[in-house]
Amino acid sequence: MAEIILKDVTKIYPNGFKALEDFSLKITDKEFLVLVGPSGCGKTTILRIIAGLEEASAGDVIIGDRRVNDVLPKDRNISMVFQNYALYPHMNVYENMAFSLKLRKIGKKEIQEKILNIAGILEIEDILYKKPATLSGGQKQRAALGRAIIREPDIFLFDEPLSNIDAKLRTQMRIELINLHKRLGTTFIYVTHDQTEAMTMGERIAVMKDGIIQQMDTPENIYKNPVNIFTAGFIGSPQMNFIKDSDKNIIMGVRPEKLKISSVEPEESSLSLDQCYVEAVELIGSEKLIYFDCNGLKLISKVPEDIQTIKGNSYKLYCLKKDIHYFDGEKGEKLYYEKI
Ligand SMILES: Nc1ncnc2c1ncn2[C@@H]1O[C@H](COP(=O)(O)OP(=O)(O)OP(=O)(O)O)[C@@H](O)[C@H]1O
Repeated sequence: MAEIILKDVTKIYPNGFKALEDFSLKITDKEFLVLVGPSGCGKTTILRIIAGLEEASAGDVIIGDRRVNDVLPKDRNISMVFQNYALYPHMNVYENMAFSLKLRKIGKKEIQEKILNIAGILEIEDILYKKPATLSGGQKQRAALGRAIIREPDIFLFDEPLSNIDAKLRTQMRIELINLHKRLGTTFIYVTHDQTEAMTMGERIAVMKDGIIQQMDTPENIYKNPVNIFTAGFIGSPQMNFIKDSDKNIIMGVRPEKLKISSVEPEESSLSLDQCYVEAVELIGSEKLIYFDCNGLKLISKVPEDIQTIKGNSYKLYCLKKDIHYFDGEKGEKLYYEKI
């Protein structure tokens, strides 16, 4: 059982910087949770506290049914995969994978069986006898995963493990990690600042800012129902459009795919903008991004690829009332219909 609970955790670094204050988080056993947020918001600090590499200044860290604040990292049964892979450079991949098992005095034959089994899963049989320096980014990543898996931990912690590999391989590795999670049936906590990674991988996402969780929910719920302007702007690519209504002191948010182009305004529309000039058009496969300038307000519309617009021409944009998110003009919190 690898449920993880952080309860009122505060982290003050030796230089006095408070990275977390009264931070609480519950991660369900076998869950795939993604912690996402901008650089410096405290994601790595949380992973390191769970792993035992940093000590919580206050609060409880509970794994399963025991408080582990005073348990050494090696006794927490956690594997961590880092951005820089952290493979031992003087050992080949086989030796890297065997290392933790040798420490546990597991026999040579059993070690070999385990390594070959995992090498098969990760398709790294052909690089087992190579040193890390001779491997590509993707191969190093797999080797690091192999080393993490072989320990059969209750919990995997991933700290931006895909940020050093190219876009195509990253997409493939995302799928492999999702499948690995299903196959292993262990708890995964995955840190990233990349919202696409968070959206595609997490069963739940915790969106963080300045050491505080802004929203924690399924990717779909966060996308459809962001609780504040930060989450609305952080999750979704391209970003949600924001339109300020100074009279009412509100900000309206419209997802690019909900901002339509039309010559006639439909009856149910509640927001329409005239004289929006096309500044640029970007084809992204079956869809297009159209960048508009509406009297200084920059807006992006995502439309099917066959919609024709001409750069420099002006169009009318509209959005249905049901597709508008309303936020408080100052605090940025979501406003519900009744309050407007
Ligand atoms: N050892 C340290 N001493 C002092 N401050 C630190 C230390 N480690 C991290 N911090 C600070 O704590 C805050 C959170 O850092 P952390 O590395 O957890 O953020 P992060 O969200 O993982 O960022 P990134 O995505 O850039 O890795 C940052 O402001 C950082 O500068």
